[in-house]
Amino acid sequence: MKKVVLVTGANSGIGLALCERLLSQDAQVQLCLACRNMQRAEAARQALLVSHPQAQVSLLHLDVGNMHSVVRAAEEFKQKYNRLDYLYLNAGIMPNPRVDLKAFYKGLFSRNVVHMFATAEGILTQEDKVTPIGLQEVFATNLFGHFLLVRELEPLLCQADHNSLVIWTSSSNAQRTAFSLDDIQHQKGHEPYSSSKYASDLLSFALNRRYNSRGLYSSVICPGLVMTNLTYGILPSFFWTLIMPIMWLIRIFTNTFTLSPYNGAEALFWLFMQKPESLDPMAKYHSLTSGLGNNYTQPRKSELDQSNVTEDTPEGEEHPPADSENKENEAEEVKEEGPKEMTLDEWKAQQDKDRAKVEFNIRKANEGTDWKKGYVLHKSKAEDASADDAAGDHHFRRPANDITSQLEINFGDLGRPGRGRGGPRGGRGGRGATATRPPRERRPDKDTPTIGGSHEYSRKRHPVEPNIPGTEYIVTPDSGVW
Ligand SMILES: NC(=O)C1=CN([C@@H]2O[C@H](COP(=O)(O)OP(=O)(O)OC[C@H]3O[C@@H](n4cnc5c(N)ncnc54)[C@H](OP(=O)(O)O)[C@@H]3O)[C@@H](O)[C@H]2O)C=CC1
Ligand SMILES: CC(C)CCC[C@@H](C)[C@H]1CC[C@H]2C3=C(CC[C@]12C)[C@@]1(C)CCC(=O)C[C@@H]1CC3
Repeated sequence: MKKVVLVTGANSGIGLALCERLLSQDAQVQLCLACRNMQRAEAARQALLVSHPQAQVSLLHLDVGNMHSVVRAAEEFKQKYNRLDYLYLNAGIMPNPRVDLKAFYKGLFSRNVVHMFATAEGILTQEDKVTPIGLQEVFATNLFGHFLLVRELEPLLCQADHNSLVIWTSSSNAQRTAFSLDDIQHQKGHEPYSSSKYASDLLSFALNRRYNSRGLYSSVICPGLVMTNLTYGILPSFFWTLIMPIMWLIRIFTNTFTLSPYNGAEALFWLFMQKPESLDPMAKYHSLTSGLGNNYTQPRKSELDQSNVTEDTPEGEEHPPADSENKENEAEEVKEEGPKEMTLDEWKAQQDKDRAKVEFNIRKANEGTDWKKGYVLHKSKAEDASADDAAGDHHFRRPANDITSQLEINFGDLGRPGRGRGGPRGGRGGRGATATRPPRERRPDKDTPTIGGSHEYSRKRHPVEPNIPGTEYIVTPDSGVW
């Protein structure tokens, strides 16, 4: 069966490099480039066809920051394809970036210098703006549009006869400190990029909890520091030319300076060759390049999952590489001490206890009582159907004090006609029967220690004028502490 792959933001940088690599690996793959600018998309298609004249490459018009466009693109895609194996959520923006020179020089002479170069934590700010429907542009593009795309493509992603993988291009710049449920789209701060990437990490975990039982898996990757349009926008071009030799020098000391889009696409490419069900829902897969220029992929603990880490481990020293030369190998992960394993029943009990604390809802308007406190993200013409968010959906074992256990995302329901309650399209019962599916087995070396965080969550109202017909998704601050 030919694999169908959809890549957002495929016309340049890491997305385009990924497409090139996918075609080199599998000439049969059916590739769909989802881009906002069709001229640039066509240019990318032509470039791919030069090296792979027989390749099946189609274009899809998608402005991922525009919810109308997302719904339209998903409809068009569903008309054209009857399956989707890999959905790469790669499009991303970092508008008006600025390097805080003071913080940079301070960092330069601190013991966190390597960390600063690897993550840009605390030295990179952006100026965001508001979209016509009242969302913050960075969150709309990097997060909400992609989430909506997953939801709209659910019938293709959740099929009984094969598993599918959704892959988020996150960043080492995804920082927990930049994300707050008090200011969910990072309106007040100056690090919306970091915040949106952290939120995408969270959402990926939530998608795993919700969808693994239906054959949809979600992973997060981190491409390292790659020279693309996005990074070239950070400093004037003459400056980049000036510091390029230094960048290459730094690469000897930190394997996260992958620099070329080809190298940055390593983890995206590596995931294409893995079985989705073999991946760790809590890991972040990093593209890394050694000083000698060898690429490899390494799963690392996500920032979500290391709030109990007091000292930063130097980049690249935690895990042995899951070398992409050895395609049969599953990703190896850190053997951390102190994980708390529990049975499914114990875990559910823990969930019930935690559920009182947090409610972070993305749901349909009119569901529940507090809907006026929400953001309307999207409406579509679909009919109502009952929500299916039973705790039984969560089927893999998780550490007891995992922060994500305190995150409750109500996914609402698109209420597709002809579908059973939460089941796959066409009434195929297999994956819909979540309660009967056993907890996912962990490999003995897959444990990661975790601890919950807590942010005060205020009940603020963020009104917007949605003006999109059909079903509404609403994000509501419902209750409690997170
Ligand atoms: N470069 C780096 O060091 C790192 C990058 N990343 C992430 O990698 C991803 C790819 O970025 P990168 O290749 O570096 O940068 P590029 O700017 O080269 O690529 C970004 C792609 O996203 C597209 N895009 C942006 N906004 C939209 C939109 N609203 N709708 C559809 N497509 C859109 C761009 O299209 P267009 O050409 O029309 O602008 C472009 O194709 C991003 O998510 C970025 O955050 C993460 C960590 C590090
Ligand atoms: C002022 C100069 C002498 C040196 C500035 C260096 C910075 C421009 C870079 C240091 C760390 C880099 C980095 C990124 C961009 C460029 C740096 C800030 C990213 C933020 C690019 C996008 C990402 O998602 C992660 C990268 C982390 C590291």
